[in-house]
This record gives sequence, structure tokens and C-alpha cells, in this order.
Amino acid sequence: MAQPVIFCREISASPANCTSYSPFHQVDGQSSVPFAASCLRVPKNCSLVAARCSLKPSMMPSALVTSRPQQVSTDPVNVVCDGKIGVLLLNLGGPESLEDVQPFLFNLFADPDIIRLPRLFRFLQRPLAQFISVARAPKSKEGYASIGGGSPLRRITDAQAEALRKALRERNVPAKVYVGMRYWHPFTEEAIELIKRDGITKLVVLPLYPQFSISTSGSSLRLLESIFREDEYLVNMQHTVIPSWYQREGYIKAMADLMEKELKSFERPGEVMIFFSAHGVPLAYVEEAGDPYKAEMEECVDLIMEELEKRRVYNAYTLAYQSRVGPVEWLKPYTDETIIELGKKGVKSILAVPISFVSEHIETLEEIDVEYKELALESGIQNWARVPALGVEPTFISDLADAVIESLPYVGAMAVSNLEARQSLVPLGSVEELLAAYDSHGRELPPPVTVWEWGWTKSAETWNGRAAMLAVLVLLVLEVTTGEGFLHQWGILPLFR
Ligand SMILES: C=CC1=C(C)c2cc3[nH]c(cc4nc(cc5[nH]c(cc1n2)c(C)c5CCC(=O)O)C(CCC(=O)O)=C4C)c(C)c3C=C
Ligand SMILES: [Fe+2]
Repeated sequence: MAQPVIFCREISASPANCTSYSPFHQVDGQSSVPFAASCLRVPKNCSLVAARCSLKPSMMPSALVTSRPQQVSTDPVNVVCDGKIGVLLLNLGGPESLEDVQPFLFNLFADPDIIRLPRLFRFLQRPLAQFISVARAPKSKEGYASIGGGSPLRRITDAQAEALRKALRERNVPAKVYVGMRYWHPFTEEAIELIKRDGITKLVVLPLYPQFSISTSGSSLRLLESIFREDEYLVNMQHTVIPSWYQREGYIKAMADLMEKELKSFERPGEVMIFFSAHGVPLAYVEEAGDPYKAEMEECVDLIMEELEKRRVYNAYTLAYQSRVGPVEWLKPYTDETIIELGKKGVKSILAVPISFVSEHIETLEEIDVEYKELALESGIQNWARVPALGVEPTFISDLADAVIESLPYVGAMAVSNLEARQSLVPLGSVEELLAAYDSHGRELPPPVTVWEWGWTKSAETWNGRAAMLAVLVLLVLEVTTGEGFLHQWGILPLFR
């Protein structure tokens, strides 16, 4: 994993030709040593007012100076360009109807960042995804049926895109804002088509996940990288990525505002346990593949609590991880077990705070509001409330707009137009650099799901699952090699040719 370093960059634009060099400095204590030099290309007629940026220690690669955007100095950063600016919001996507559930799950499980099979078995990714999605669909459908028959994600993300567009316009930055989902409509590929159609020349890529995970932002960026690689238009389009933004002051304040408001709904606000519930990831993502998700999550919680303390809110708090799937170990502590523990310890009031996602979705509306609430009440907790997701909260949207504007001076700063370099480097640097910083060896990730959960103990479940997985792999190999078997009989296999 990349070592923590401090990067400092100064950009100065010469008005004559609007081209400048931006030396990078790696700052080691007091001294500052040149680290690398890259050419910042700015289109003609673009006036770039000097921007200074100093970043605190971070795991981010050098290209991603925008990863600590709140650290950008208060100097005015004005980029008024004749280029067409686009902002691409990346998100997960969700089924819009019950019929969409199985194909949506297929897309999710076909993603090697969700299930990464050993290289030898990669050809089984899609058959396996088909198998798991068909097996899981009935349970998932029940969940989506209970929240109105589909995910609200598309509607909310579209509203966020529109609000962001307006906020940018109010700041005199005319930009088009696009939504690209990873697993359902509008797919990232659809967004890219619109970006090309509109002739966008400068793109800010903004995953709508506050914290970075290989399984979310990483997966979306990996897809984007492969699209960029193959497209001559995109090769020449300048871009930058804001990989995570949980540490931004505006986001932290917006979260604290919502929490403060919700705390007031309790009879004795001071006695409420603040319960941050984050979406989990399998432990191996963090411990073996270098996913910064857990570290970023913990820092995020600390920053929110610090902000609340400034407001004289001193409640006890805890962080746990929800939504685990299958028998492998996920990040701990688990939300359900923690709720039971708190009940045993005599906690009477809980304020649940969904922390890894900025829209309402199935895991807030069903898992937290229904399942965890029920569990809490059964465990002796008497008062339960939940903080709503940020959605289009003005402070939040306004902060996203600031993040986009602060990142504009870096758009294309790492551009490589050299044909030879394109082969080894990703054309426009930053997506590739980001992916290279995490999960650089593309290590095998554990399949986080299983459809075979039998046995009485955790260990038995794990081994049963592994044995069943092996058996299915063998069957699939036989199917693919002989063209006969149960998947063909069920008409499953021809679907993914
Ligand atoms: C930061 C957020 C998320 C992380 C990290 C994440 C990892 C992750 N998810 C699965 C499996 C499933 N996720 C599902 C839905 C879903 N996941 C997230 C967010 C994160 N996932 C959201 C916002 C949603 C809901 C979308 C919606 O429709 O509202 C599902 C489908 C629902 C279900 O059947 O439970 C699955 C499955 C894994 C395996 C994983 C990490 C490897
Ligand atoms: Fe998920």
C-alpha cells in the first residue's frame, strides 16, 4: 500500500499561452523536495488564477491532489474556461421494479470487484453470477417489495445531479452533470455516450460514496478506466477524480446538522447512544487487498463527533457494519450483534446514523428502519430513531459544488497524450493512478456470498459453503466443456453466452 506522504503543489499560469508546469513536492517534515514534474495543459483563453494546495498525510496517490480538497488554501481558485465542463456522478444503481431485481443482482455478482475468482476460473464469473443472482433474487425481491417495489436510488441521484448543476451555475460554473450507475440504469456507459454527445472536454469524476472502497468507487473507476482505454474521444478528454470526500467540512457539518436535529426528537437527548451503521465489506478487502474503507470510515466518524463536540453535543457513540452477505468474515463489529450487546448493557435509546451512503436505499429503508429497529426493541431498547440520508440537503450539495470547483484546476493535470504512453499508462492518468494505489496486485478477493448456508456452526457453514462452491465449479466446468448439464436444462447457461 502507498506510504503516507504529504504532497504540495503550486500551479501558476502564464496568461500568454495558458500553459504551465506544476512541480510536485514531497514534503518531509520541514524540507520540501521536488517529487515529479508534470505539465499542466490549459486550453487557450483559459485564465487560471494561481492555486495552492497543501495536503495532510494521506494514502492518496500524487495525482489525486483533489482527495483532500478541504485543505486547498483559501486563495481564490478561478477557472473560467471555454472548455465544456462535465461532472460525472458515479453510483451503485438499483432495480426499479421487481423484474429488475435478478438482472441487477447478476450485474452485481458478475463484477470481479464483488466476487473475484482465481485467474484460472475467471471464465466462470458470469455463470456463477447467474447462479447466485437467481438463488438470491427471491429474498432480495421481498426487501424491494417492502419499500415500494424498487430502489429509490435513481430518482434521488437524479435529484442530486440537478441540485449540483444548479449550485454550480450559481457559482458561475456552467457544467453538465451526468449520472453513471454501476449495476443498473442509467449505466456508466450510457452516461459516457451523453458526455461524448455533448462534447464535454473537461470531466470531474465524483463517486457518490463519501469513503473509498474497492467494492464501490474502486469498481466504478475500474469500469471507467476500461471505457476510457478503448475510446479515442475519451483518451483526449481531460479528467480528474475526487475519490473520497468524507473529510470535507461541508459534508461533516451537514451530517452533524441532521444528527443534532434528530437527537432533539428524544425525550432525553443526552442519554442517546449514537449508532453509526456503515455498509460492511469482507474483512479480506481491508486486510489483504488494502482497501482503505475501514480507516476512512473510522476517521469520518471521529470528524463528525468532533464537530458535534464543538456544538456541545457529547453523546456516547459506536460504529458497526451492516448488510453482510455469506459466511466469510466481514468488518466487525456487526450491526445486529452490537444492537443486542447494547440492549444487554442497558442502553435505552439509539439514534441510528447510516454513514456510507448519501441516499435512502434498501438498506436504510428496510434493513435499518424495519429489521434493526425490530431487533433493538426486542433487545430492550425503548427509543429508536434514524438520521435521514443526506439526499439533496443544501449544505451537502453546496459542498459538493465547492469540491467540484476546487478540483477544476487539476483536470487534465496528469494528461498523457503520447501514444506510446497510452499503452502502459491510462490515457488521462488519475483513474489509473487511483486504481494502482489500491489493490495494486489485483489479489484474489473472497467470494462474499454463498447460496448454501447449512450446518450448525460458523465453521461448518464456511466449510459447507466452500465444499459446495467447489462442487458447483466442477459442475460448471463440466457443463461448459460438455455442453450438457443442469444449467442447460434449466435454460440458464444460454443466457450468458
Ligand atoms: C458503501 C456502500 C456499499 C458497499 C461498501 C457495498 C459492498 C458490497 N455490497 C454487496 C452486496 C450487495 N449490495 C446490495 C445493495 C446495495 N449495496 C449498497 C452499497 C454498498 N455495497 C447499496 C446502496 C445497495 C442498495 C441499492 C438499492 O437498490 O437501494 C445488494 C442487493 C440488495 C440485497 O440483495 O441485499 C447486494 C447483494 C457486497 C457483496 C459488497 C462487498 C463486497
Ligand atoms: Fe452492497
